[in-house]
Amino acid sequence: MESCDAAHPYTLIGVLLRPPTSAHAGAAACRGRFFRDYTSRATNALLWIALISVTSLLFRRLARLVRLWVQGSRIPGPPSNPFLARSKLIAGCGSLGSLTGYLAELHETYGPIVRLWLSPTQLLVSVKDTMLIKEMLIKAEDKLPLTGRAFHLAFGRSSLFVSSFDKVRKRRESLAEYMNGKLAVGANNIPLKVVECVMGRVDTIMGKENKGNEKKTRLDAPVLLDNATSGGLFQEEMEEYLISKEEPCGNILGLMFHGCLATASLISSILTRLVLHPELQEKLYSEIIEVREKTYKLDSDDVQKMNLLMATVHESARLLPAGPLLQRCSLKHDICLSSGVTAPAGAILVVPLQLVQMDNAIWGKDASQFNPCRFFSEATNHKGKEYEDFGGSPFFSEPKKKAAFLPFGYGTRACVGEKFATLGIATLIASLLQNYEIRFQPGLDNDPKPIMNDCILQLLPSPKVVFVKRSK
Ligand code: HEM
Repeated sequence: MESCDAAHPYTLIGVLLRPPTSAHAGAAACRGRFFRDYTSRATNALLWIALISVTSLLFRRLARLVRLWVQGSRIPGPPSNPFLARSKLIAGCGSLGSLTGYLAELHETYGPIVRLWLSPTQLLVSVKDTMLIKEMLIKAEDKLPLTGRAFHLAFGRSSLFVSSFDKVRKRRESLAEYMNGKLAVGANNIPLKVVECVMGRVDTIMGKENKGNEKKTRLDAPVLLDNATSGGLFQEEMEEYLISKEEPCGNILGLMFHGCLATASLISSILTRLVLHPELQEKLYSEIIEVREKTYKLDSDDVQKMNLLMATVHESARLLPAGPLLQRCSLKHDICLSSGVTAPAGAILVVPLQLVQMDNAIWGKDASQFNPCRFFSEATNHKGKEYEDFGGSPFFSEPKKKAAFLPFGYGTRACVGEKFATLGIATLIASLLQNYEIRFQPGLDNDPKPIMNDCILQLLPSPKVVFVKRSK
């Protein structure tokens, strides 16, 4: 009897091509055995391939992790075991009130760059030196992957807020071009529409309130933006730009979420500072009237001539940045800084904004005080100079201060809406101050503190302010 193993070629093709012969009584059984054998060998081969791939993936991950541990341990920081990191972090933040408080203490002890383990796989590197900050913010182009995923989950696909710089670059460029070009030049429409809308709302509320005999109106500062955003002013303009392209939902929601919250928080902070400093309000009023006497309609060119107003906006942004940290990461490459420290790929790089923007060594003893005049250097007589003359950024002559002023970030992932937001906010405040005095509603807690709320730093409790119509 012919053995089926010996007679037939041991390949699937061979078996399939082999013509059936009646001489082979056990052919069918033989074929069945062959197929079983063949299937089990193929399955084994696939399992081996899967095992080798998974093992090599795990080895690669492990190697990356070991590299992170080794390189992380070379960066100055508290002696800590990555596996005990979380409990140490919680204890540190708890005893010092916040992560910023904890980082302040670590920088004090370990210098301008410190590392902190958040978990065995998450290394945080905080940079406080202004020159190193600039270098880091230019070199590290990506953001923490979580940001991209969180945005993706909440708002759908977006090309504006993803972690990889390669993916965000094109959209950033076109948005910046649009916002600083068409949107800024074509019309001062948006800030002006917002102003008109807000003034209308203030007047409506005043109308209701004044049915009695009081010439005042009360307003929560954040309410100011409600009309502007719910009326869809900003939305309309952006939709026109984005709707025809891909990802309108993710991009528009992302912009609304970030842009509106950050803008509302800054407006609220400026109003709070103004009520706390009535003498500043009067100076601003004089500045506004001086410019308004020469112009028919207030636009962003006029607003840029109001140096004290622009300084007030910037000083408020300095004392209350949108968030406590600027955050970066380099997904693929290590970041070598000129100080000799190397931040490994995947590490979370942060700038503790409140520490840098309120550092006594940079800003002087009054660093935590509200003083818009600090924006006019002693050498510069700010009269006669315009905001634009300073390159659109605050009026610092000292490079250290310039580098330490980061409310809109810096470098490759800096805020695209900086100019748009600052001019819009300044126009709004100018129109409000021209028509109203802003005062605290008497009898309330008038000592708000910066607190994280809705992913953004805000002065809380939000003060109740009263708008008192100026007699013309
Ligand atoms: C007062 C208002 C605003 C503040 C304080 C603010 C602040 C910031 C900050 C701190 C960042 C991160 C920058 C960095 O990591 O270096 C940022 C990013 C960004 N901002 Fe703003 N922003 C404001 C308004 C706006 C507005 C109105 C828009 C656009 C409509 C806008 C668009 C963006 C975009 C697209 C990014 C992401 C950039 C990226 O990830 O590549 N922002 N903003």
